[in-house]
Amino acid sequence: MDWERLELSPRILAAITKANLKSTQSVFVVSVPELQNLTKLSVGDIRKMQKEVATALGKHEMVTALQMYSEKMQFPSQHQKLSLGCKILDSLLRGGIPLVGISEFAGESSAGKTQIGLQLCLSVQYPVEYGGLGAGAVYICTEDAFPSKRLQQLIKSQRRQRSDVPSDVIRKIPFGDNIFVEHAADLDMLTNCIMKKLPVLLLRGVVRLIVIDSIAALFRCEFTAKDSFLKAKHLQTLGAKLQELSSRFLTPVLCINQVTATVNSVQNNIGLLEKNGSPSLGICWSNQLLMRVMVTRTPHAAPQDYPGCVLRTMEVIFAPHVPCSSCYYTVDLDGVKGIDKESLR
Ligand SMILES: Nc1ncnc2c1ncn2[C@@H]1O[C@H](COP(=O)(O)OP(=O)(O)OP(=O)(O)O)[C@@H](O)[C@H]1O
Repeated sequence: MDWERLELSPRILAAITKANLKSTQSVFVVSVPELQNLTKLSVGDIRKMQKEVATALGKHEMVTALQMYSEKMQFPSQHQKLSLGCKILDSLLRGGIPLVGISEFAGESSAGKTQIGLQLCLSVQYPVEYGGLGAGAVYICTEDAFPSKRLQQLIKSQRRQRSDVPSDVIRKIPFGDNIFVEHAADLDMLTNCIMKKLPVLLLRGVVRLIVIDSIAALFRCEFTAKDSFLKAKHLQTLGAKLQELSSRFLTPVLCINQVTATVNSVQNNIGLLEKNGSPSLGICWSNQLLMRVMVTRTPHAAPQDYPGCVLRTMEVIFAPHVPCSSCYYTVDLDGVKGIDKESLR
């Protein structure tokens, strides 16, 4: 809170500035004699200062979840979501990806995680009325090279994929120019990118989506089992910074994660691995997430409307605004598409 917003006399405000008291909360942390010493004000003035700060802080009323839910207009950021660029997938996620927090898409190889990340990089560039945020994206690759050719394919097919958006709106968006690609080959590069480069781009307002593909790759090769404490510390630090950036700039963070095959005791006896595996990085990383979605390939072909495509499932494992639920989807030349349950009957 700013000192200027408090109803204090110019004499007291001048003394505060001279004493270099930056935070209003410091009047409760520093003792009265110390404050007197710093500001050269009387005890009466110090008490007045404390009373003003206490009154101003008390003005922040508690808000219940029900109020947030029912008074949509008053809490736009809690209700606004970033669309996945497909009505069926958006309806599974109650509108899309929440603006504040880390959302994870985890799944086996070829499940379509990168395709979802790329589609979101395009979707974020649409105006708000079409589910976007009117800004670009940062795509951080840790393992594979950025799939530029596939991105160009997706850009070319935006008119087909986004038939809900007028073609002159699509034509005006320079999709390829608004995606900032960063390659982080090791943990130091990833940390440097998150701590230093991302804040600069976000401050300029050119970016409203961060995609990390994938978060587990670097942790897998840099830490052995006996470094678990250090690994947890790094994960917490990165998670906390990403959350801070997300909430400060109302920017969704999408982390793509791999799965680790787990063996339970019964399956171990007969030598079988668990079917879909569990998301990598364990409980320490799971605690940093707002939402976790699992994507998997099924052995079945998609319905006739999607010739040659594989049927995939998208399942919400946890999220504050969505119950555990799932839907089918597929990936074709135009991008990621949810499949209407009716068409599977
Ligand atoms: N041009 C295309 N046309 C049709 N389908 C495509 C096209 N490009 C990619 N796909 C589909 O997307 C799948 C690859 O998806 P993606 O690269 O997102 O997997 P992933 O989950 O990120 O895997 P990994 O963890 O190995 O990176 C392919 O197997 C294919 O089914």
